[in-house]
Amino acid sequence: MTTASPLLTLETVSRTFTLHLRGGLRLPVVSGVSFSVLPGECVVLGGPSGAGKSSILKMVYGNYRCDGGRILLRDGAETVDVARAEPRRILRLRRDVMGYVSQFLRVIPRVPALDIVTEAARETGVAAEEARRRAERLLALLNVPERLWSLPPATFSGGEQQRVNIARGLAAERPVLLLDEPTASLDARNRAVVVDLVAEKKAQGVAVLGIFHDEDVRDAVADRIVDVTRFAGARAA
Ligand SMILES: Nc1ncnc2c1ncn2[C@@H]1O[C@H](COP(=O)(O)OP(=O)(O)OP(=O)(O)O)[C@@H](O)[C@H]1O
Repeated sequence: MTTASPLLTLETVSRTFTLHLRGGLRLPVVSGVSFSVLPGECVVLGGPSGAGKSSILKMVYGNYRCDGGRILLRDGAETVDVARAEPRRILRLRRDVMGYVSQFLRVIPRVPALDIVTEAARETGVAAEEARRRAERLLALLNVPERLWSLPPATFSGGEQQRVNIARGLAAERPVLLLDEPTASLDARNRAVVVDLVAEKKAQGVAVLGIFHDEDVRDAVADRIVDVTRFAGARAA
């Protein structure tokens, strides 16, 4: 079931980078960023390279500090402002509320691919057997050959690693999902799988906020595109 109240709301969020190695040069990237994402909705950040799409996603995930504004994330009955939350609170939000899938796989060395994905599902409280079943399903859907499942992904091809990464990101059950170009180097067949998996998440009521450079993927998953150039920092500074 979906409800009308957003899971994620950005209110007049701004960020300026200060380049200390360039004599403190200030680079206003975004300002006045305001939008929200409903349960079951996929909002895609649009705009040219350098517009600030990744920076917005990183602020939502708590990787980048906000200079101003609020990032309101619903955690059950509570609403938390990520922009002001303590680091420990942000870690809890990452465990329970928001998942993040980038285009790169960063994992502990020597852990087999299947365990990486199973463990991701376990993190959100899925029972061991179900987590394993889910991991196997995702790896199979994403065309990761079964002979690789028991191996650590360090030696996998770039595309294989990326698909393990997507399986890991989607195995968990969190109400908010942030996708930072997860399909960047996938072939058409696997891009289509990701489109289906995002649709599955939406049907489960997950609020998805993503960046997709591939226009076909973007058009297939987006309910709404938020053009980030509207929030260009330089204009508003
Ligand atoms: N940590 C940082 N320090 C300094 N400048 C940064 C930092 N992160 C991003 N920027 C700058 O902010 C601007 C926006 O970058 P961002 O990666 O958010 O853009 P983007 O829209 O996601 O671009 P792309 O589509 O190319 O990934 C760029 O000019 C970039 O150089």
